[in-house]
Amino acid sequence: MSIEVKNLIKNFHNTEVLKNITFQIEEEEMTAFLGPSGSGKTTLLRIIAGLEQPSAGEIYIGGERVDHLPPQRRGIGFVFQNYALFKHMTVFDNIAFGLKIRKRKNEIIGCKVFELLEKMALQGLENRYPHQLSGGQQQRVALARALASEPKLLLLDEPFAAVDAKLRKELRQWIVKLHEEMKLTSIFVTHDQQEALEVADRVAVFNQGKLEHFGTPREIYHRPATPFVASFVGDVNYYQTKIKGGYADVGPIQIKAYRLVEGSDVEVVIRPEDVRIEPYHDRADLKAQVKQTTFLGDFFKVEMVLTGDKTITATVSKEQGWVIQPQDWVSLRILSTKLFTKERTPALELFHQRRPVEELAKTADASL
Ligand SMILES: Nc1ncnc2c1ncn2[C@@H]1O[C@H](COP(=O)(O)OP(=O)(O)OP(=O)(O)O)[C@@H](O)[C@H]1O
Repeated sequence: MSIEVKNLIKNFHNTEVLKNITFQIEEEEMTAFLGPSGSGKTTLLRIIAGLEQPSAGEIYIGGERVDHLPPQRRGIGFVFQNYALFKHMTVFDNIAFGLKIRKRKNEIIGCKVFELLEKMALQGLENRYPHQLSGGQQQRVALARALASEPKLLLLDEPFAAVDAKLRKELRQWIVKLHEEMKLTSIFVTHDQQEALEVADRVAVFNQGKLEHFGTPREIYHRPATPFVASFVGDVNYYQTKIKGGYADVGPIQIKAYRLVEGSDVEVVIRPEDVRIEPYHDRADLKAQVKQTTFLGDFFKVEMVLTGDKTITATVSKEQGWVIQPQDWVSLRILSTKLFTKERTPALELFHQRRPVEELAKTADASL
């Protein structure tokens, strides 16, 4: 079932916690709501589920307007972060709960519950109580319970928050498998960017109640709509500067900025993996001195100071990282940069929408 949210606003008392949110989720898509604590992810999920009322706006599920419908008439399965299983009920009764309320026949309930127990690898645990299960098993029972009434949509609020890293990975794989097998449309809330990029077809990035970017993991990583998105979904070198002589001026790094107004403010983002470290040579456009290297398992992080005192970080392979030492002088090549500006002139419509422009970094010889 597709989901459409149009111009949605939510106020709590006098605070606007969701600011004019509009997006569309296609059928069978898995979407992550990603953002820092307090950015409005859970509130939006609860509004879609019908557990909270919007202050304004419209919600459509499968093309039908649902914002006036109670939760039980929206065809949604919901899993909360703290499992919320009924403690006094067995696994079987927990999973059967929704079907019993809907007064399904006992043999139909039995078939459905055993089918789900098998799907979730919970066979043989049907007579246990929640306290007799591991965290991962409890979470799978919660999922089975949400899926028992065959929802059109599955909404998951930080479903992996309460389990350790290894189990978290296993549960993620479970959800992806289920999502594909059952042809569900699902949304899950997370503040873990790795999880969002790994699991979701598309990611909605929220910041202070605003939807900053809605796109595929590749889009939000490589073409982030705002500096916030760039820094939330990966590491960045971030500089605030101005346009001088047609270039964004980051000291020795001068980035050709087409069509930007002289003197206007720009934000420059350079990903550490886009900074190439090369052996030092005198005639290099860009030179830096290594301050510190940090071994991070698969790669090294190298912090450097550019001529003129600006700092820059690069990530390099293990092989290269082992030979780079603090105090070494190196040459740098920047493979890609992103510029963001808030300028509002007709010629800058593209930038007015705060879309990034990737331009090759150019180093002006004169500045060295
Ligand atoms: N019932 C409520 N009454 C008043 N304010 C609320 C209520 N629920 C949420 N808020 C506020 O709305 C904002 C968004 O909260 P929300 O829980 O949606 O954020 P979140 O992104 O899900 O955060 P987290 O990752 O910490 O769960 C926060 O400032 C929060 O304090």
